[in-house]
Amino acid sequence: MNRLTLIGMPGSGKSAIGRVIATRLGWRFIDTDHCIEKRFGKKLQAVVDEVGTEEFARIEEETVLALPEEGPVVISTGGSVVYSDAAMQHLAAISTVVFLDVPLPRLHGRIARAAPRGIVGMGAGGLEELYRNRFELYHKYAHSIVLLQGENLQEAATRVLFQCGVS
Ligand SMILES: Nc1ncnc2c1ncn2[C@@H]1O[C@H](COP(=O)(O)OP(=O)(O)O)[C@@H](O)[C@H]1O
Ligand SMILES: O=C(O)C1=C[C@@H](OP(=O)(O)O)[C@@H](O)[C@H](O)C1
Ligand SMILES: [Mg+2]
Repeated sequence: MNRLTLIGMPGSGKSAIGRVIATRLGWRFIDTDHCIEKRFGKKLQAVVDEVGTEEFARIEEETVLALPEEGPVVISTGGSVVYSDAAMQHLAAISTVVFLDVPLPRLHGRIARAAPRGIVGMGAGGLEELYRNRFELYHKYAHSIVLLQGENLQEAATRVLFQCGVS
């Protein structure tokens, strides 16, 4: 197995851990948010502001369906990708899908520190409600679930690879 997709909440480390894994193994690294930034020539937040979250979710699906289907790769997705069954079926067909499960308190801190970004489906109930709504979806589509509680990026990458049987 030489193709991994990381899914999970915003701030769970998909982009940062994905890059560490790809660098360590010499695999290609694709971040679907970066693909969207490249296509539109602007930062992700500017794209979301311009098109709205509903259209953003459609663009995200389109981006996933256009991903290369061969070659060693780590694919880091945006947290909202699980709202698209078509995108998730595709990712499951072309890679091993790993849910990075990071407890809410840790996510809170990371999201508060990060630059603002449009979160799909964010309502009055905030991150807690979003987590509850998405949790089932992340579980539904994951081949493997990695619980991350205090590991740094290198340790987290090692955990993911160990759990997926990549050495
Ligand atoms: N396990 C970790 N240890 C330390 N910092 C982390 C860890 N995971 C993520 N981060 C940091 O949290 C922030 C959000 O991570 P990011 O990879 O962008 O998450 P995502 O792509 O899932 O939204 C970044 O600054 C990243 O370096
Ligand atoms: O969860 C979400 O709704 C989103 C997560 C973001 O990516 P990360 O999960 O990499 O932060 C980005 O795709 C967009 O802002 C929407
Ligand atoms: Mg990311």
